[in-house]
Amino acid sequence: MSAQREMKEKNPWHTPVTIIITVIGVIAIVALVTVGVLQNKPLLQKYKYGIVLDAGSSHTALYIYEWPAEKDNNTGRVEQIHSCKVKGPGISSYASTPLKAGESLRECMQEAEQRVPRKRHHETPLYLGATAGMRLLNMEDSAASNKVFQAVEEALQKFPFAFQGARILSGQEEGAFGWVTVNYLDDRLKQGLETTGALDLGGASTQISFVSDNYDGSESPDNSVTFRLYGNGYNLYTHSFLCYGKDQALRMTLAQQTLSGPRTIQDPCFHAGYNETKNYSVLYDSPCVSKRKPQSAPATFIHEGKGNFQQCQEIIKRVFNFTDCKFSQCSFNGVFQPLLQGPFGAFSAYYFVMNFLNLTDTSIPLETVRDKLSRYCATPWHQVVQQHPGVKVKYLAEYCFSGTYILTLLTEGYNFTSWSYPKIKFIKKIKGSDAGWTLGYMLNLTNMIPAEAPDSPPLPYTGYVSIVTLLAVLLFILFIVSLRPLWPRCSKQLQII
Ligand SMILES: Nc1ccn([C@@H]2O[C@H](COP(=O)(O)OP(=O)(O)OP(=O)(O)O)[C@@H](O)[C@H]2O)c(=O)n1
Ligand SMILES: [Ca+2]
Repeated sequence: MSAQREMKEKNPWHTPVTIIITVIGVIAIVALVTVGVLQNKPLLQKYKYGIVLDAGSSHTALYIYEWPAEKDNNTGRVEQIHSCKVKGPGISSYASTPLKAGESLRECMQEAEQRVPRKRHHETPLYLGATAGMRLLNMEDSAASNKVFQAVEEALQKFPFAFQGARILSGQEEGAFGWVTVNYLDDRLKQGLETTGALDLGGASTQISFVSDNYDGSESPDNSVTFRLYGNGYNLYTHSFLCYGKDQALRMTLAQQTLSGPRTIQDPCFHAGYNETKNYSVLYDSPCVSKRKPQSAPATFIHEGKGNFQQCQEIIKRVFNFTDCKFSQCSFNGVFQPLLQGPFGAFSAYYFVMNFLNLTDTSIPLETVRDKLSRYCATPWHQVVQQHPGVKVKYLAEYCFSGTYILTLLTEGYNFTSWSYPKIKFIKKIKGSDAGWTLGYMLNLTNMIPAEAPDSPPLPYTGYVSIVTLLAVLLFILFIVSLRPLWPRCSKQLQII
């Protein structure tokens, strides 16, 4: 007992001084780690916002994007948080009533006011980009197109956002920004991975954009767009075919069948039993077909369907020129196109149509796709209507044409083969954001993609915390070891017990 008491008295760990030193040491180390970790903790995220209005030929859509305020320069961080489809047609349809074009945007803009936090309103950039519908209106009647823009700008300025203007995108911009969007969302740009080509099918124009090893921009420089993104250089091939969006292509196909101004046409691209009286002046009211209007046509014609895929494809082919090409190789209409390369994402109407037709799976052999479409086109109209009660009749009537047009454009136009067709993915969204030109457009205008790879901290935050903790523990062990001179006595005393 007395030996035990003696040991307790002489044990250095039990002297008040060492206890105090140990406690202070432990407190100091805990404080060091806490301060270090808290000081370097990423700040509480604050978000910034951007709004883009896509004024397409068939409709306008509003997209709201969000990204962390501290990290504007990092890729993969901008996300679409909301989209709103404007009711009614595209702004180019308001050529004779421009004020209504502005009014039509109000509802979606009010939604945007609700979605973007109030204190961010004034610093949130708002862009409107118009595509092929306004390109055509501008060609047809530039005064009318200016009035539409004026009305739209006046309407948008009434909202509290930082309005950056409304303008027509060139076909090149539309194609290139669609490509940027797809590759940004897939995180391919920052990582320098092989890029995905972009196929966009609108109502009035269609775009193809991809990087090809055998295209450096020297042949047909008009099709070249160069980018330097995150330290990687890209030489992009892009082309926009005005009038080859699916609504204008349908007009051209109908024009092809009404050159002599008949009273009735039997259209293989529409289902048997479909029968509608249509107006010649409405059909030919577009620069894509206006020059071909038959001289002595009656006011109307009867549009009858006969549902034949093969024949439909034959008439569709006639709106393409496959013969003239002054380059080493062409897609169609004398437009240069290098060899197709890499995977492709096909969005907007490509997706709507192929999704409706249950043909988004591109592992289905092209032959089978043709057979399925052929059977669909041969389905009588009344049966099609019965089978799809929820679908708008106008859309429904056109899917046989649209599907046939898409296959023709891809295989005959762009030269996709049974080998390269499976490389296409029909997509609507990537990681929650719609595929389309709007995100790429905003990233470009806000300088959100740096030309060079951004500097990043040498360690991620978790790595930093682990190292600080490890160092602190090592310090503590060192401290214990530094008390070593006191150890022999201690162990001797332990032996006595
Ligand atoms: N569920 C849907 C939605 C749209 N469409 C059709 O898809 C086409 C193209 O739509 P979109 O990509 O939105 O074209 P826009 O952007 O309006 O046209 P553009 O890009 O040529 O200006 C239009 O014919 C539209 O009628 C469709 O078939 N099914
Ligand atoms: Ca579009």
